[in-house]
Amino acid sequence: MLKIKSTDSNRTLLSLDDSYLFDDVHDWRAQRLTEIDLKPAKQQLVIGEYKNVTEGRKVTHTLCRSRAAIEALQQPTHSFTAIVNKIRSSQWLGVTGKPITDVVNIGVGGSDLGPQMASFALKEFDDESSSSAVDVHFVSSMDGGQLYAVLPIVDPETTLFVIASKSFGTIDTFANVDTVKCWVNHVMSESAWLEHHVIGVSSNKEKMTAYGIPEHHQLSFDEGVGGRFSLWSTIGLSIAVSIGMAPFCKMLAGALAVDEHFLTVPDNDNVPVRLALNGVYLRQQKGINNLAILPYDGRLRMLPSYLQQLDMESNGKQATRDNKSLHQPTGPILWGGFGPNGQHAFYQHLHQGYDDFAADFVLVLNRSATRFPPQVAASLQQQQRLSVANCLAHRRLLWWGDKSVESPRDNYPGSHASNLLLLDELTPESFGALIAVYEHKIFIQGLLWDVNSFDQPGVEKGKKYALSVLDALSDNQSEDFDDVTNALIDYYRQHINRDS
Ligand SMILES: O=P(O)(O)OC[C@H]1O[C@](O)(CO)[C@@H](O)[C@@H]1O
Repeated sequence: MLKIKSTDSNRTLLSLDDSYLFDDVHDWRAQRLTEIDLKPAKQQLVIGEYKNVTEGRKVTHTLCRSRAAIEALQQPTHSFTAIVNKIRSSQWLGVTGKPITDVVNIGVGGSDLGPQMASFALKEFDDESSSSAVDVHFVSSMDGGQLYAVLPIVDPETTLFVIASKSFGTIDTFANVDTVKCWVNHVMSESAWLEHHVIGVSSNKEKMTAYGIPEHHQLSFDEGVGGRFSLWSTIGLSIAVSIGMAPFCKMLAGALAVDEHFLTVPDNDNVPVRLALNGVYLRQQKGINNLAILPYDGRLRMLPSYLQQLDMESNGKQATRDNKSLHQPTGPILWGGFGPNGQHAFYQHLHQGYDDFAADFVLVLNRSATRFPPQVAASLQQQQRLSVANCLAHRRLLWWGDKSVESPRDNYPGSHASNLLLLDELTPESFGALIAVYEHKIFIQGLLWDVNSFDQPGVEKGKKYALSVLDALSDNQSEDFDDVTNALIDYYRQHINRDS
């Protein structure tokens, strides 16, 4: 098994078992490694010098978790740290003088998925020495469906809104903010709300200022930090409010351990490089176009959605870095779900359906549960063992299959390749390592496929299309789309008129 160690001890943070792959993978990997020198690009990425060619800037998310960055965050006077501590210690007061009890993070994509996943996964590590009475909520969807659920359970006088948006211009986010403004306006003026109940997090300071967010409530971050790589930056505010600064810094340290491993360990034993090569091999050599992410720990239940953005927005492309057409497939379709629940839902298809897939199992071996009385902790540990057994059993059946009974109904074809990512324990540090491993895996795959993993032109194109349909819906504009869309716009107009 390949291993990644902690930066400050010999503790293993993450191990990789990739034995369940086809035999020719060894030669194929070795051959690929002779064809490409990954070292310069790896070095550039870790020191924040790698170029995002289409957007004309450097890629800098690794700098958010450098030793210097972590040390700076450990100072109570650091602006991010000071804000986190003020909220967690009930010293941030709302306009009527009451302490803040709820924080609502309004953001979408990278400004939502990473913070939400980490806050949920690490909740039990909430730092006791700086404990918090604050509840953190997440609102992302443009339809207001999540806001609809959150507003009734929070109080405008004691709620702080974090407007998290790298661009500070995403329509989804500001649609939610507009509704919040209507919701608070019977209690306070807009300027009082902005002064006492809002923090802006963005790489665009000018836009935060223009929006009316006071300078001292703005948290900025570098433009070179891509949205899907931004949980390490000030976008991680809601994570730090949920768990406290010490665990937040541990999460960064786990990612730093991966950066060091990535740079120093030879490619063949390098966990992100190995995962990247395995993935390219499965996609190109075996024609497998999808990867199931199957975490066997409920705390990691958001991992598949998070990795969907990280991987598919990075490598779902058909153009090379210098804008030539690619004639080979790139990143796979990612999907998945919490493994133990998936066993009672979609695993039937995995075991006996026709379709090919590869899988990443993510398994946590121990659960200390020290915050519970010993009997409860022991019972939780037993549950973890049950989960380990199920993960290993299903992975084995998916690979080896079972044809021992001669009946089509009892035929389990097997040959479904998988990686197993093992965490000895889920901690902020091992969690940070897990996420950074996937970041670097995707980076290496981008190099091997020759795509720019740091832009998302397809997403931008979709946004433009949506704006013109929005105009047509709102302004009764003349119809100039295709027949189907025109008819649906018409249908919408008729129904919205009748209802209003
Ligand atoms: O943080 P922002 O600028 O609001 O963007 C949100 C998300 O939108 C995207 O640009 C895609 O629409 C993602 O890359 C990004 O994480």
